[in-house]
Amino acid sequence: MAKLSEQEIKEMVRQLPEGWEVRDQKLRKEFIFNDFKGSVDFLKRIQPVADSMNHHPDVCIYYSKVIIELTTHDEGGITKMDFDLAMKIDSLSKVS
Ligand SMILES: C[C@H](O)[C@H](O)[C@H]1CNC2=NC(N)=NC(=O)C2=N1
Repeated sequence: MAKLSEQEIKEMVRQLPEGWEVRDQKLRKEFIFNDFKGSVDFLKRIQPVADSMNHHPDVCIYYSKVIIELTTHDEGGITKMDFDLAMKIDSLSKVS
């Protein structure tokens, strides 16, 4: 899947839910949960979805904060796959 241009990325970021930004050529969002279990459970919900898409986020967990970064490593930049995964991850953050 081809790398998107800066202009395409700018337009598509506006259509994502609140909180997503582009930093260092990755889509990025911080999610806050109640505690470490909330963070880990979020990651557990992401894993089957990422595997089924064969597209995986870069993830950092800091206790109750999860930083998700999305880029297409094979292409060296952001592709539509990253936007598709961003939408799915965002909806998974809202499951209690
Ligand atoms: C071999 C495997 O299919 C590839 O390395 C996949 C796996 N998951 C991936 N995830 C992401 N985010 N980018 C990739 O380029 C990528 N490539």
